[in-house]
Amino acid sequence: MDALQHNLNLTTTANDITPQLHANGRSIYYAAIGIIALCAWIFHSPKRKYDVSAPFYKLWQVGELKGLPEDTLSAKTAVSEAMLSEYTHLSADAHSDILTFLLKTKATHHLQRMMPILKAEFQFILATEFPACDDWTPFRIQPFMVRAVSRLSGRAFVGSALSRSEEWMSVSVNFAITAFIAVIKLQFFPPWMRPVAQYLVSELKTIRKDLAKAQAMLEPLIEERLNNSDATGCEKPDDFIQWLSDALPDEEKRDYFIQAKMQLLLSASSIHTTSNLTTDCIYDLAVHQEMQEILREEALEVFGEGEDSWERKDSIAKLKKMDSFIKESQRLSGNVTSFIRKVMKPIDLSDGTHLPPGTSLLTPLAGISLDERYFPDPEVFDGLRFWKLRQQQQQQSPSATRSSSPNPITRSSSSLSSTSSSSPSSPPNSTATSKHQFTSIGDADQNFGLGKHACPGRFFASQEIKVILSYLLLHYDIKLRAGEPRPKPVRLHDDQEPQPDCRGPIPAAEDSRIKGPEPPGMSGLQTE
Ligand code: HEM
Repeated sequence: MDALQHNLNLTTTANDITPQLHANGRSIYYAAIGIIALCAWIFHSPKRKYDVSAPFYKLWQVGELKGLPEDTLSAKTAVSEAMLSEYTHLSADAHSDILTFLLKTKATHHLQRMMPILKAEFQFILATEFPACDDWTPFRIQPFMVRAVSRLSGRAFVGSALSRSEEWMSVSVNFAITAFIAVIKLQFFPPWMRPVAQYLVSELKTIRKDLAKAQAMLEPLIEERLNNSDATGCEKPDDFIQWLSDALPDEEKRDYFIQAKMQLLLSASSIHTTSNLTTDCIYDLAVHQEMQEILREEALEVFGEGEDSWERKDSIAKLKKMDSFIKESQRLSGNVTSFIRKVMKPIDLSDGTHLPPGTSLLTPLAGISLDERYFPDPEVFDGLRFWKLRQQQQQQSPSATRSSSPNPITRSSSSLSSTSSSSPSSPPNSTATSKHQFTSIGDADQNFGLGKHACPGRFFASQEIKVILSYLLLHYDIKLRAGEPRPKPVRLHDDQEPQPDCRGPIPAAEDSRIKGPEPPGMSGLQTE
């Protein structure tokens, strides 16, 4: 009884003082940050300010750079430095090659098998998280897309046991956001202060907690799989947990932290990039109503013959107009920079430019995307721009196009080994067979980076976006609220994102919304 009373008293007292403690704690926290930042500023000598060992180049003539080995021009070091991985854990470290390898091989080859699964998962998401849309219905598309992409990606990476778990979704969606905020806060401090200043950045603690949560969720699943691995006739699951488990050496197979970290890095690389672009596509569809008809017709041709058509090997490849539309959306609203690299050994370019070790490089992607030498009428949104270029290419070299391999791996490696060309209006350095596609890469086609480190998840992203757009177009009409302009991307640091608050096609208000047309199973949407 005494003990109980003691507890009760403690609780009462704690409740009484908690707000005050929080208020005081917060003041102390901000005061401490303020004082440290002030000291940093005072002691940051002018000499140090000019001691910039890494002049910042922005260039896109990367033909000579993209093939250089990692020990001369490093992507890993550049990303690790930019993301302050030492503190944020945003780096796959020794496992980055395994991660990339598994995405290039297992995940990419898995695409066709994934089609009906992704479609079924998207139907489930719509059934549980989407408005009925019997008439034009306001809807906020951006948060929906984050959840939808997180679930679809989760289905492929961790399987259905976790992909529908709210806790898993929360950890996998928030990891990148928390890390991004941590980086911004840490950047207020000069590098020499960060070993101490890290304790003032609460997001770093959240990152550690999220890693621990992910580990706790994965551990029983992996343990069960490892225990069952010897059972005969037991088919292995087909997801990233399994691929990674198979690829890790024996001594790391029960290192659940590695699995947790790789999964959260995968989420950080894939969820926001893919959901942002899908949101941008929806905004562009809402503005360019005529494109909805064109793409719906194409989707009907490809998927209109029943459930089997979602399983056909060539279905996604047939969506050429949609492929062009997505690429055009990305050209005008996608990333603003690309090819982030750090010079590790001196590099001398053919024009005499000397790049000393320590130089940081990045390419100004937004500038390239608006360069009329490569994209005539660059300010104009032309959803069929790249489709027309593919048509031209087919007329010029039908045999090259016919022999074009549907295998994304073949396309990607051929494009990496191609030689440079710089004819205006066609991005240089893409092979005849791979040019002008959403997943193509070339000197003026850098939305997915370049060279050895070009995004290994782009084929997966392409499939996810096409499944989502096809399904929505086959079931909904999309428009913005009356008089509402296309929401402009929001600039964040070196990045840009679609406006989360836009009233767009699925999120809509008043007379704007998504409304489903009435072909078999169609209804309509509107952006709020
Ligand atoms: C529209 C969606 C996406 C965009 C715009 C995008 C963009 C990029 C870019 C620009 C890079 C840097 C390439 C370079 O430095 O040369 C990259 C790297 C990477 N991406 Fe993506 N990405 C997307 C989707 C995905 C998805 C879905 C995954 C996973 C399934 C993924 C996994 C990765 C990984 C692991 C890397 C690091 C590769 C390496 O360093 O070798 N990305 N991505």
